[in-house]
Amino acid sequence: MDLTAPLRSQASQSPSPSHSATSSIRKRKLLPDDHAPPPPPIPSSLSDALTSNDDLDSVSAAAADSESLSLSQSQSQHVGADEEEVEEECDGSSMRTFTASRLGNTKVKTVNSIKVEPTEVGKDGDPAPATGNSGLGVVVVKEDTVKNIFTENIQTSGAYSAREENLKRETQEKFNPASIRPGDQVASGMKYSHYEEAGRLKFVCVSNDGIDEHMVWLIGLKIIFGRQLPNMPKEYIVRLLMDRNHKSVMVIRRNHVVGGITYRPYVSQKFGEIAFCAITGDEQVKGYGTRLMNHLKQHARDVDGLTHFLTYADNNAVGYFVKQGFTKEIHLEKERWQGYIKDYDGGILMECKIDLKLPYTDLSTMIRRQRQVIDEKIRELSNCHIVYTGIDFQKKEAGIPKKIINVEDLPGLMVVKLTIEEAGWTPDQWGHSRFNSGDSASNQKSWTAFMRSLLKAMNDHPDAWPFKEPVDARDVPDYYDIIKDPMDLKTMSKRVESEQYYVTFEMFVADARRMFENARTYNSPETIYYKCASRHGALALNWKPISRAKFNRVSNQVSRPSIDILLHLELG
Ligand SMILES: CC(=O)SCCNC(=O)CCNC(=O)[C@H](O)C(C)(C)COP(=O)(O)OP(=O)(O)OC[C@H]1O[C@@H](n2cnc3c(N)ncnc32)[C@H](O)[C@@H]1OP(=O)(O)O
Repeated sequence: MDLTAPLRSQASQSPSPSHSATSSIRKRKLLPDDHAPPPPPIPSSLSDALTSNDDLDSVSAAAADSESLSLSQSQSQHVGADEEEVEEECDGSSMRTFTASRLGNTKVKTVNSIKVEPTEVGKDGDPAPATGNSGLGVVVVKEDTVKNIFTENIQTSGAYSAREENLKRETQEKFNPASIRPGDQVASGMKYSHYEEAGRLKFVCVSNDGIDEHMVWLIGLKIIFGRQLPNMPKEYIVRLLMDRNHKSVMVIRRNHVVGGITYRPYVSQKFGEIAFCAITGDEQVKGYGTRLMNHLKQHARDVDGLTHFLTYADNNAVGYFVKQGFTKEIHLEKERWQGYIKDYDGGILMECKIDLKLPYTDLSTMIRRQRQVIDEKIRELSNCHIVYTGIDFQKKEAGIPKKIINVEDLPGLMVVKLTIEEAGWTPDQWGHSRFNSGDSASNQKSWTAFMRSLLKAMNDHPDAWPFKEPVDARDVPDYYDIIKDPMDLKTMSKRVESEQYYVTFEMFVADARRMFENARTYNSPETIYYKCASRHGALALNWKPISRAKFNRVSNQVSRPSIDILLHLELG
């Protein structure tokens, strides 16, 4: 078989909407690989049938067309968009030879599409595992999981984990010793082959080993590559897919190929080259590509002994490869890969280091455990996970609660208080200038009197008139569209008289500032309102929180503290 890459053909393929690749094959060097295992024997009828792209097309097409190999319709599966291509490429003759000699009792039926059924059928009608597996991984996931990929678990585990978790949740993993062949590099305890129990989604890694089922899958993958990589000559795709130095990791749903990655492991160099990677058009961006790549990495590490992957990524697929851990920086020593891999024009060489330990096919469990550990640590260090019942009161006018609640009685606040006290703080230090601590009754009276005085002074100011009442929406219809947090002297007065609202001086100052700032936000500078706010607010806008000591000085020494005195205190 001639494996030399052809020059890129710009021929007849029409671009897929999801793939506008411009890559082209410039040259391809396939060095002799002394380490590659000898290919398994292949019956002459099949090897004859697989020497050209046309033959393969006819094999797949005839499989689609073969009425004689019928199967119950209920078990038939559609290939979707690939159907047309199959029909186009059908010539039938090679397939008859192929089916007669190779498929034996494999049953195939189509209704305008390829329908595939394995040689054995499970008790509930689901496909049973292939016993002639090449020793490569088969992992099965229940199909129902696919529709939930994006919808469940996102809150708790993050989107990536949710997708992985949902695919994995339904997996019925069982070790299938029959699938391991002598000589396979399977680490002890590794579960390399899993088979379907109730699920219908499986991940397999196969090569051109002459096994009927694998050949049908490879043909299915070839059709997907042909569609999704329209600038790749079909002959070239077929050659690599059928080259026995290449392997293909595939995702198979109900025995129908959803997508796959074809790669060549250079075992002696410990790296692999990804030649093709694609998911069928209507199943893209559902998480299959990621799961597939994770299976590939685990397989390549544990079975092939690889440490790196290289690939020429099409420009439009660079984002996908980046998300799979590929980088444009190549760290692998040149002598390990140069001359081994094919060069592609228009593609970007990318590298991925395969981690020695990561459980690639079970990343979601690892991420979940990491989250658990971090969560437990946070719980150890803080109480932020405790949710207290809310406060049972309704807001009244001016934001004054109907029911008076001591701040210390608020659920959860004692926890904060304890923490603060343990840290050496005293209640006096809560907030900057808390009014009602200590001998609260007399203090409160003083603070109320003080704020009342301030409000009186503000009301008496010649520029106070625009601020005495709330703005009437009937006079200024759009006022409350623009000003979301209105304030006025009357509302402030109510808050002062409630003796509950302003528990710190900062709160009082904040209301005063907001009142003036609102006026300057809504009105333009040339208006009287703006000017009043600027003149009247000049003091309030400069107010700063005062210390308790300053307040004591004011309230003890000055019977009627005025804004001027306060200002003087502040400036002093
Ligand atoms: C070496 C080569 O073969 S290069 C050519 C690669 N193949 C193609 O371009 C063929 C057309 N495209 C496809 O077949 C598929 O879209 C693939 C193989 C590229 C990706 O498979 P998907 O199943 O779609 O990927 P999956 O759903 O796992 O997406 C994984 C992430 O990659 C992103 N992604 C998928 N495709 C692309 C893309 N072409 N560009 C940028 N980001 C992408 C997804 O949005 C997703 O991101 P998220 O994890 O933040 O949500």
